[in-house]
Amino acid sequence: MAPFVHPDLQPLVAKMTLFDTILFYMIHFVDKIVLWHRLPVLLGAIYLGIRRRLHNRYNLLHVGGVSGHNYDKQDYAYRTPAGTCNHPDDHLVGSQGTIFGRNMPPTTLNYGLLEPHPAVVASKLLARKSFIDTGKQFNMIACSWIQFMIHDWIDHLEDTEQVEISAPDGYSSGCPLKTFKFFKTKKFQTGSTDMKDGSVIYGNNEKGMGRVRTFRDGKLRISEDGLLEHDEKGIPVSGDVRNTWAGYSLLQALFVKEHNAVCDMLKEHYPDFDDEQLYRYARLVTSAVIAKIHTIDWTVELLKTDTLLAAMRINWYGFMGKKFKDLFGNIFGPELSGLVGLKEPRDHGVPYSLTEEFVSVYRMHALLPEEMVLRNIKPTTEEDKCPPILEKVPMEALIGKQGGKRLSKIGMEQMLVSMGHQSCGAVALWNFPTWLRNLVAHDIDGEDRPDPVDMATMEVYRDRERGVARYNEFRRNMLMIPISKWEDLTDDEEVIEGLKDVYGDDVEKLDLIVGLHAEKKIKGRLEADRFFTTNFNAKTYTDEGLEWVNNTETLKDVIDRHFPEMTEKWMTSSSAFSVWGSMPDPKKFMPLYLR
Ligand code: HEM
Repeated sequence: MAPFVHPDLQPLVAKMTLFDTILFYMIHFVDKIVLWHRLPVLLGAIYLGIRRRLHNRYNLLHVGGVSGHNYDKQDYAYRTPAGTCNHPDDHLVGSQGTIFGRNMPPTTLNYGLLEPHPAVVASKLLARKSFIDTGKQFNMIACSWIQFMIHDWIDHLEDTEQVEISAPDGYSSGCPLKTFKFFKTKKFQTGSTDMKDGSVIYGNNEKGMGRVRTFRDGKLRISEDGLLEHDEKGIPVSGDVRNTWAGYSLLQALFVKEHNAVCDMLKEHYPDFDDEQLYRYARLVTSAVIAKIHTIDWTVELLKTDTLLAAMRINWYGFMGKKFKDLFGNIFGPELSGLVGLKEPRDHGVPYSLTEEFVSVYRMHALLPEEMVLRNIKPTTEEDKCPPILEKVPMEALIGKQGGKRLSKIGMEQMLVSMGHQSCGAVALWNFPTWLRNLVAHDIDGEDRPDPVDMATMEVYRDRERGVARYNEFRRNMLMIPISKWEDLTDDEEVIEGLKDVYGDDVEKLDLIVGLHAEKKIKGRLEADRFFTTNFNAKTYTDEGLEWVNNTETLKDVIDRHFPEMTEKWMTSSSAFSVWGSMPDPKKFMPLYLR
């Protein structure tokens, strides 16, 4: 008789406590017989809760040391430039320049860096054949949003040594660049793994912060047309200026507006605050608004199931929900009252950092299309919520410096509405943007690099170079049942054929990025941050600031604040992250936990 626990998972289970072993049996049973997302909401949420507990205990590995010191929290009641002074006892935890953690040990497989050749994987499995979109579910605002978040959270540092990758014989026709060079990832690198602190608009250090501030009334620099200012070299004045495009700069500008609006509100209520106080409180409030939108709006739209809706709301508000939390605060701890407002940050015994594996699963460049569809927002009929198409602009024209110029001609409102109405790409095989395979990337100052790169090939190489587990090893380490044949991954014949062509029958060889793009999709960490836990209170945020965060639930709320008529006129969907012209989510009368 086959053992109950999959043999590959037995060594991991052997390390667990008795209680955790019992919990593991429960989720393993669900994994074996039924997919968790088909469970009723409450059971699904319990399944996810168990997984969260087990992953917190067994999948957070600390890499390197954090050698910061203790400090007086009263002296740092605000977010510092480099994200220091966030952990209550160690001033360096979660700051710029700390080492990436891991969710699992580096790969133990002995495949070579070029096995199979990354250019072959890219050409045969990733390269876009024709654009696959996400239907009505996710729009170009959602696509730009995740780039905006990624630039807030992570940043790998580079070595000074270069790698050169050349397409092997016979494949050069599938590769726009026959050969290209890029810098290796720094070995014992101190990549930056910031907290969710809004550094994408505020900057990561004193110099960057000084660049974006006006030093008047706490405000950040923004031009008259509502878009980012540019310096004499044409580089945007913002927190992170690398690999920007018009959609991403637009979100930076929207949240600069939000920051400045918070400053106005605070100044009205607290007229004695000086520039520095206004800036610090407004940064706290704006960063919390961004984190909240990411948790209960973007992620919910991405995953689009009742169970995930419940789970993400439980993360922020707790099982008892928003009304209860608004009335009583966080009195019952994380499960019942949510992670936000906890008495102490929780890092599960491991200093907070983002992980190498986290970076890898966010390799979602397939969200980017080949062209942006610009809409005419001066329509003829009042009722028409879907503005007519004006022009299709290739994405190349919207990236970097030329993209900044193009955006100022288009204007913020037209771009926002157009992005709202356009579906973004699906995370699927054969959907990697063609233009990203011959890309002039930017250096840290936003300047063009001398050598163009093939991003699809490079992404395969990067995961291997950083020792990230391949797909099946990743599954095992995440306590998931590994695949033993391609049919376990997908029932799409074409995909199976493509995988066999590149990897033969060796499912262990499958690269993580390819596996994640190929697998069947289901249909549709805040708690370590003291500004979302111990210090999520009126003393740190001000009464009015906390009220602002509590009253902002979605990106639509932010858009409505800055463009009062826009969504009324142009949006029928329930979320600003779905295609705006789509029908709103149907009203469900059954309470969420009973679905
Ligand atoms: C115009 C749009 C974009 C451009 C030009 C761009 C370009 C780049 C470049 C040049 C890199 C560095 C590659 C390396 O050296 O390894 C990178 C990394 C990355 N990008 Fe994008 N990207 C864009 C949009 C996006 C979007 C929409 C996502 C969605 C999730 C995304 C996710 C990532 C991730 C996860 C990394 C790895 C970061 C790291 O290794 O530290 N990017 N991108």
